[in-house]
Amino acid sequence: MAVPVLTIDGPSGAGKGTVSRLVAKMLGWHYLDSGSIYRSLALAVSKQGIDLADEAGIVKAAEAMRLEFECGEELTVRLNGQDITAEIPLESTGNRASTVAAIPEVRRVLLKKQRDFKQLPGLVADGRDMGTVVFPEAPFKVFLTASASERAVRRYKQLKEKGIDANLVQITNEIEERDRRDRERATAPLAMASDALFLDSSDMTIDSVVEEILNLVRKG
Ligand SMILES: Nc1ncnc2c1ncn2[C@@H]1O[C@H](COP(=O)(O)OP(=O)(O)O)[C@@H](O)[C@H]1O
Ligand SMILES: Nc1ccn([C@@H]2O[C@H](COP(=O)(O)OP(=O)(O)O)[C@@H](O)[C@H]2O)c(=O)n1
Repeated sequence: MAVPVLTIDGPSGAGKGTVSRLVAKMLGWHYLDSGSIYRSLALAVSKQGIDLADEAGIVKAAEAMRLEFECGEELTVRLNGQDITAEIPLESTGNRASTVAAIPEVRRVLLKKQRDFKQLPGLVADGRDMGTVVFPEAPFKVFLTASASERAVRRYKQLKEKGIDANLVQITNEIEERDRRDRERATAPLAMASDALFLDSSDMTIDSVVEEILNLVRKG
């Protein structure tokens, strides 16, 4: 039986993770947070003292990386046996993730790890290239975005709520820089799949975004 896949791609702070988790829960499907895989690699690289310019070293770390995800109240992530959950959401981790994610060989190594999540009864996959590269055959695709200023405010509030020190001007600059890097890289850049539904969530509530996406899946 074919496994249905719903892909949700878009820039940082658009609401992909929040909406994907809710939709996956409502559908009873699995959830792939592909960004956390790149974030984990960024942490592996810094923990092992590998220079961000050392592409061969980063590829080796990607090949050797042992990741475990545990879905409880919050997603727990273990990297080579060590709990790295608290370090995953840091903006510094996201920024480094976007640098290691631009290396084509890294993306090739991580492709299988991501495709392995495609299991019955279905998968909601969140990232940058879910609908274009990792699951191009997916029957349901969404490109979720919001204005850069709205995304920066959302991320600022989210970090504050987590008790992480944050500065709005710095976050705005970093989000713009990360978007640029993600859109301009040669391999699997952030781009909308031609068959995706475009949703701008700037003036939408989380519930209305979830509803639109569930409608797409229900229409079949
Ligand atoms: N439509 C929305 N309206 C207001 N806030 C939102 C909306 N969607 C998401 N958020 C909030 O924005 C923050 C970033 O969302 P997140 O799902 O982490 O984005 P992404 O995964 O795209 O980076 C979260 O705190 C989330 O609750
Ligand atoms: N499918 C994906 C997911 C993330 N990434 C990279 O990983 C970084 C962190 O992704 P994320 O989804 O956790 O970031 P946020 O949208 O939560 O800020 C992104 O800026 C991308 O560079 C990617 O290249 N491809």
